[in-house]
Amino acid sequence: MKERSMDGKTIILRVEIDIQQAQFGKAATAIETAGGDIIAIDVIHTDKTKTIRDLTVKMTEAGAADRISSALGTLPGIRLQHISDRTFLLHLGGKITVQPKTPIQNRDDLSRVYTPDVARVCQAIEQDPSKAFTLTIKRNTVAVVSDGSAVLGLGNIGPYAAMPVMEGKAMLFKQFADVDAFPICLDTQDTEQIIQAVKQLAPGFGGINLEDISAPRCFEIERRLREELDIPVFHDDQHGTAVVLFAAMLNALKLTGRNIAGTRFVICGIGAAGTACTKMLLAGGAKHIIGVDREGILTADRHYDNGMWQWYAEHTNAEKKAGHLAEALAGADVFIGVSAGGILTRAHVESMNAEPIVFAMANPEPEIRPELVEDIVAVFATGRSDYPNQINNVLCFPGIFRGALDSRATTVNEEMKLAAAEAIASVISDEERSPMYIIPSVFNAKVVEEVRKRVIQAAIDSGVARRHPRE
Ligand SMILES: NC(=O)C1=CN([C@@H]2O[C@H](COP(=O)(O)OP(=O)(O)OC[C@H]3O[C@@H](n4cnc5c(N)ncnc54)[C@H](O)[C@@H]3O)[C@@H](O)[C@H]2O)C=CC1
Ligand SMILES: CC(=O)C(=O)O
Ligand SMILES: [Mg+2]
Repeated sequence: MKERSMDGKTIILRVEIDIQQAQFGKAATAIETAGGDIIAIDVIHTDKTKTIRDLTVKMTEAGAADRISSALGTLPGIRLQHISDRTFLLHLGGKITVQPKTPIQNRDDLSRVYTPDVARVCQAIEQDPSKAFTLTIKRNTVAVVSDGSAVLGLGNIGPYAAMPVMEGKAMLFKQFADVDAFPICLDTQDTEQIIQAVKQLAPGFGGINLEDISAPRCFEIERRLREELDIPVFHDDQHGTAVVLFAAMLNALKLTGRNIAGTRFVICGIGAAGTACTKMLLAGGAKHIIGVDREGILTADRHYDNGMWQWYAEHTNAEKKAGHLAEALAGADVFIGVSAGGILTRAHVESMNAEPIVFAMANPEPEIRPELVEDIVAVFATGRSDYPNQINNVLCFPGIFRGALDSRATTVNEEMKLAAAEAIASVISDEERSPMYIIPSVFNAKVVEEVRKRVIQAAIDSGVARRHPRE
């Protein structure tokens, strides 16, 4: 755990040096020999006997944090008080806060924001509940709801451990789209209890982002909430992923001169993300899709207890291919991985058609590392930020919710998802498109604005908008 959180990152060492016994240079040499690069020094305290400094150290080699710690421990007069990972420091006390829009400076302000004057506003909403959108935070709020059952690639780590991801997501909502999102981690993994909890907290929210809830429960939870609530309910691991995948795929297909109907797709990992990616490709015109999970290729020749797999088998693999990943991939054009790290080999990719497209999207470890096949693939994408072509749902959810909130949409429908995918793909011009650039950066400001605009138009055209924003 320590290794995973610290290697290749920056740490801060608080070092106490006894002035009579040791010099700072000794500590610096020990750190550098152990694989650390000192990039900043802050003096925290100094007196006649000792000095305390914070050293910001970039680790240049795997395992450096442990080696630095042991090396400093052997130096007389030098004491390592503590070692902090900058990522952990950033999480101290959580990552978000709630702030009032106006200060309360006197009794008059107090009586307006709270009792007695607030009562008139309450009564106005009581008479016309739609006023909740204009007179409360509802117009701009999204609940990011998880039960901690399928967090990133970490699995079922529970609601407390899921909080940092949901807080991070709330930050992204705010920074990229000025949406006020709240992390809500529920201490239950019971489908019905989750549905009831989300329904009960919905009055304060304009939208619900379900996150990291494992399949197949996520399908039922989302279906029921979509039916029973009049605000958008969007399971981001399904639809956000599918939208961004589809955007990247549009550009990859253009680059390799393929049309979607004639392209042979293999999707590995038929869970939340894999199912939604498949549905989006089918809606976009794909005709040849084969799904593979742990038990092999999904085929209509078999019966599955998992209802979603049964649906999947009946709507894909028209040729009824059987076998495992190797059989599915022979003669395929595209591999899409939303399964687990390291399961794809170079031999698999060699068995695909010429100019294969490989999207290895499992987090944090992709199905195959790009360096193993970069000489034989036409286009490669992962879910990681340290390689080109990062397919991550952050390209979708801020803009799609911004558009849904601004148009006060009752739902996010297929038309809005397709509009979002086309918007993301369109940010890359014909001249810019290349194997290293099929999907824009999350920091490209055009993404949210373009997605918002097209999503609003799609909401209006498909009749789910309750408001037509002016601009
Ligand atoms: N890059 C991105 O934007 C996103 C990436 N992901 C990643 O995709 C992966 C799946 O996420 P979810 O669909 O939410 O999880 P999930 O748990 O709903 O589905 C994963 C599926 O993969 C299957 N699987 C696992 N190991 C396999 C193997 N060796 N061979 C074949 N199938 C295998 C599982 O049986 C399961 O059906 C995770 O690593 C997640 O981090 C998920 C959402 C977005
Ligand atoms: C990116 C994301 O939502 C996931 O890996 O679960
Ligand atoms: Mg997720």
